[in-house]
Amino acid sequence: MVKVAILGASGGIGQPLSLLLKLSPYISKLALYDVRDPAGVAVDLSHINSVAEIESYHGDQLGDALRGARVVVIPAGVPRKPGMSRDDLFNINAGIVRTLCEGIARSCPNATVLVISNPVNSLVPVALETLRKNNVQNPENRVMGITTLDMVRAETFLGDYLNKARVSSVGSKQFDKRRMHKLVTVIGGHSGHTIVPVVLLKPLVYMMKPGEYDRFLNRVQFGGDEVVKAKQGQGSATYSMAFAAHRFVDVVLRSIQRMPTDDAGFTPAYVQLSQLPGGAEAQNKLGAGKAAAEYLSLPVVLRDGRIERIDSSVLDQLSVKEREMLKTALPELADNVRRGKRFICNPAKL
Ligand SMILES: NC(=O)c1ccc[n+]([C@@H]2O[C@H](COP(=O)([O-])OP(=O)(O)OC[C@H]3O[C@@H](n4cnc5c(N)ncnc54)[C@H](O)[C@@H]3O)[C@@H](O)[C@H]2O)c1
Ligand SMILES: O=C(O)C[C@H](O)C(=O)O
Repeated sequence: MVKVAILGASGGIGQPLSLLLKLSPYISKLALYDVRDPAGVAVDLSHINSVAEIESYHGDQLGDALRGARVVVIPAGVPRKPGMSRDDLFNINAGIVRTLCEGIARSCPNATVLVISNPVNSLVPVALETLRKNNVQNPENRVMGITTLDMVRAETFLGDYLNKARVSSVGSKQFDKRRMHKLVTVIGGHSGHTIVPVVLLKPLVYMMKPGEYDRFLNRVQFGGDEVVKAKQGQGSATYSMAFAAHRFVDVVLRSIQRMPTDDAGFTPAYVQLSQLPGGAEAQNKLGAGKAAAEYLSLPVVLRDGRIERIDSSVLDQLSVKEREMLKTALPELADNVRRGKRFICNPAKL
């Protein structure tokens, strides 16, 4: 049983994520922190008779919120409005993530840090470089960007399509959408064309009607825009993101508790490949894009809340189309990573 801190707990994602994590059997203390006092959320949640004890912190109490935390989840930051890209959020959210990671370096340097704030592609490098700059040793094995929402979308959209089209020749009449992670995964980054859905059971692609596969890919890549548009200026995905973050945090907590997970070895996260076991192998498989693929979302194998190794076997299963999509993603990802690193390591060049 461990302490988990949520930074940005008063927000659109923070509140439902706090509710879901309050129900976790693996959390003894759940610390809610925000610049907007989450006291009301905390009192409300504290009436639920689940195991986790709720603590509430705001403003200059970041250190108290973080002390003793084994896992820190960061949904702090501004969301998009229609017409904005995730990159447009960089300046404000990079400053927020830097401040929070300086606090993590001081109060819980060994914690696993899970970044939700956008743009994930650039803010994971911001988080890692901030920790390094503040003398945290080997943070690369425990700083991850949460890309699970892309998986959740891919599983939902493919499952819906297969059920609607009555594609039943793989053994079951109705696809269970909760089991779709065996059939599809998502690698790359977390924005538009850097999001690369990979259908693991290739015959499914050939069973789809002409145009449907492309529509599926596009919807996963731009699912975030769909929500931003529908919310008409009131922000971006919150409930589906809280669900996705809870799913990923649960995998991390199970690895600490040595509990089995349903998707062991198939849990993609956006990480710095270059310094992790299995990372060089992944980079080699990426071939021409090697120099560009410093960070990527790939399945990670976790142990004790940390990345034990990268599992790059999915890269052996790519179709020509999926390989092309990854090739398109790599230069954009490299730019995103450069921007994040420069913000911390060489701000004069911004
Ligand atoms: N990774 C993903 O798949 C994914 C999905 C959806 C949204 N997001 C991103 O998550 C972020 C949050 O989205 P939201 O809808 O919850 O936004 P929101 O505005 O509803 O909530 C953000 C919260 O962060 C708080 N905050 C701001 N600065 C802070 C600081 N320095 N310390 C602590 N808290 C601070 C705000 O007070 C607010 O309560 C956005 O950047 C959004 O783009 C990522
Ligand atoms: O689209 C956004 O800005 C939020 C998030 O990254 C998403 O994919 O829903």
